[in-house]
Amino acid sequence: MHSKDQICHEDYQKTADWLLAHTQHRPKVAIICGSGLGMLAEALKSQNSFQYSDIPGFPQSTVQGHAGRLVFGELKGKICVCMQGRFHMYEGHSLCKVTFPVRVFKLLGVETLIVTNAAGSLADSFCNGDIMIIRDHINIPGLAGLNPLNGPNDDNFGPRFPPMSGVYDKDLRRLAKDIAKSLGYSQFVQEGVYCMVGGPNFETIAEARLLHKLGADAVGMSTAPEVLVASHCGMKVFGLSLITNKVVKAYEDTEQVNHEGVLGVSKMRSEYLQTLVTELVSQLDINNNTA
Ligand SMILES: O=P(O)(O)O[C@@H]1C[C@H](O)[C@@H](CO)O1
Ligand code: HPA
Repeated sequence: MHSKDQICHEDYQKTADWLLAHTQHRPKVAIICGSGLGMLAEALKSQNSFQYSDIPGFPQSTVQGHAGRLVFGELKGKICVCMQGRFHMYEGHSLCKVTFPVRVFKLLGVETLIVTNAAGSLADSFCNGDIMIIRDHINIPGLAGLNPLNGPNDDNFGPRFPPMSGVYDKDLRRLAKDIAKSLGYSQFVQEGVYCMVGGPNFETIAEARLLHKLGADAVGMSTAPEVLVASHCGMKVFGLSLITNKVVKAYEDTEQVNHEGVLGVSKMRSEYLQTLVTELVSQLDINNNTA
């Protein structure tokens, strides 16, 4: 390790080697579970799971609704690794730490990253419990210079100046929409733009109005850093937001959002998200490797 906040290739490799030595699974797909969405990992068959605290170099989860377990297993015949709990900038982690697992996954052989999150809706067309296929994102901390790709570029992972247009894979988005239709989910699955803010506070009314005007349909406190790092190292990316609350945009509105409410809605609707992800994974065009 270089300095407190800098992570070198060797650090990612050490963690990847430890995992490769402790599981026979060789995942091609990684899934990051958002707040209250960890149940997704329960669907994996032939599981090997590890507490984050037992994995050398891994950061620790501190947020309620993020169990802090890495689960390897088979989902509809596809070997996956699933993070039951992610890391957020507001927990005090550097963005290198927040995205550490993504580069480890790359070294394990992962080719596709599926990100999920809980988010508040800014667009009036969304209801609580809806699922948003992420078409694109606005990364507010990133625009302000807080980027996990800051610092010396590791050319082993990707280029200094990675493009980000089309970062959420078009074919996977189309496939997800087709699957949603065939599952009868079309009424509550829509595509939209996710906006990342730093948190941990929820938005003021003026901020919510601003983000909506900027073109964001939903807002949350994660996802963009992991997506940047995954795309930088050549992974395909697909993302889903579960809409857990309406973001207050009117001064007459007295409703207040809180994390317990977010967890309640995500728990209630996570089954739909799980089914959508499971079907998508089952239709991914990948062959499993063996150890
Ligand atoms: O990890 P995600 O983005 O799903 O978590 C959301 C954003 C905050 O961490 C928390 C707020 O309730 O849920
Ligand atoms: N704002 C920011 N992050 C969130 C929200 C929200 O309204 N809901 C869930 N995560």
